[in-house]
Amino acid sequence: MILSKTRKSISMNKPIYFSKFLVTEQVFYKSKYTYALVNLKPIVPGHILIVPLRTTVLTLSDLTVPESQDYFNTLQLIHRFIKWQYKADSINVAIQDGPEAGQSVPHLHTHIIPRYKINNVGDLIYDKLDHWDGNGTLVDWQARRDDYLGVGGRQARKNKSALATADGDEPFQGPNVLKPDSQRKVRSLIEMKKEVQDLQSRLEEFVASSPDLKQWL
Ligand SMILES: Nc1ncnc2c1ncn2[C@@H]1O[C@H](COP(=O)(O)OP(=O)(O)OP(=O)(O)OC[C@H]2O[C@@H](n3cnc4c(N)ncnc43)[C@H](O)[C@@H]2O)[C@@H](O)[C@H]1O
Ligand SMILES: [Mn+2]
Repeated sequence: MILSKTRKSISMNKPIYFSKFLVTEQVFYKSKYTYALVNLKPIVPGHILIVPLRTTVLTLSDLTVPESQDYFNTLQLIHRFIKWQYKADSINVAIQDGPEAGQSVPHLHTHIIPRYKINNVGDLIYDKLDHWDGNGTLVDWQARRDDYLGVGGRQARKNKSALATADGDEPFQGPNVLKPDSQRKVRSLIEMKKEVQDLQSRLEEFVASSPDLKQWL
């Protein structure tokens, strides 16, 4: 059991905090300086957080060099894992670093949010990116981007969201449609502990399935 030391270390060691919140039972992976946390109010299933164990790390630049390396190694492992586990087409990797950047919890954390071809709705922060003219290099990248922009980009998707059924079209439905804050529900500890157990066993399988992942442990 490659990760069994992780499982033991989470339960046996000292309590884990996310700022002032005691979250030990919501942690599904822990490395030397970092942990992965299931979200209290996920935007979509698989929305998790990568957090440094040291609660005095408010912002990215507070990490020491060893902490930064461990933080990014964990990000590399869990980003791959969540994409595999939730069969995501893309992943938002987001740090809201500082109150003016939208950070509401004063403890560094990186959001990992699974994204799918159909759920580009309601992500207000992506208006700007719609006009990004990056010269995608991946073979299917441009096709997917054209597809995304084809129906009028994010704005049109927003109109077609489950919230506002613009021009009578069938709105996007399903668990993977990004919800606005008003529709995000705070989950119970029982729900989150179940997700932790599921993710821990699946992460074990994932790491066992691809030897090259061990470099991020
Ligand atoms: N005790 C606890 N245990 C576990 N999780 C806890 C927790 N207390 C708070 N959180 C969790 O901590 C995060 C704080 O994020 P934050 O400090 O960056 O500030 P928030 O505004 O709360 O973050 P979110 O609204 O979750 O935004 C996350 C990312 O998704 C983006 N986003 C938000 N709503 C979106 C939407 N409808 N569409 C697309 N993107 C969206 C945001 O721009 C950002 O990049 C939240 O996700 C909260 O649920
Ligand atoms: Mn928010």
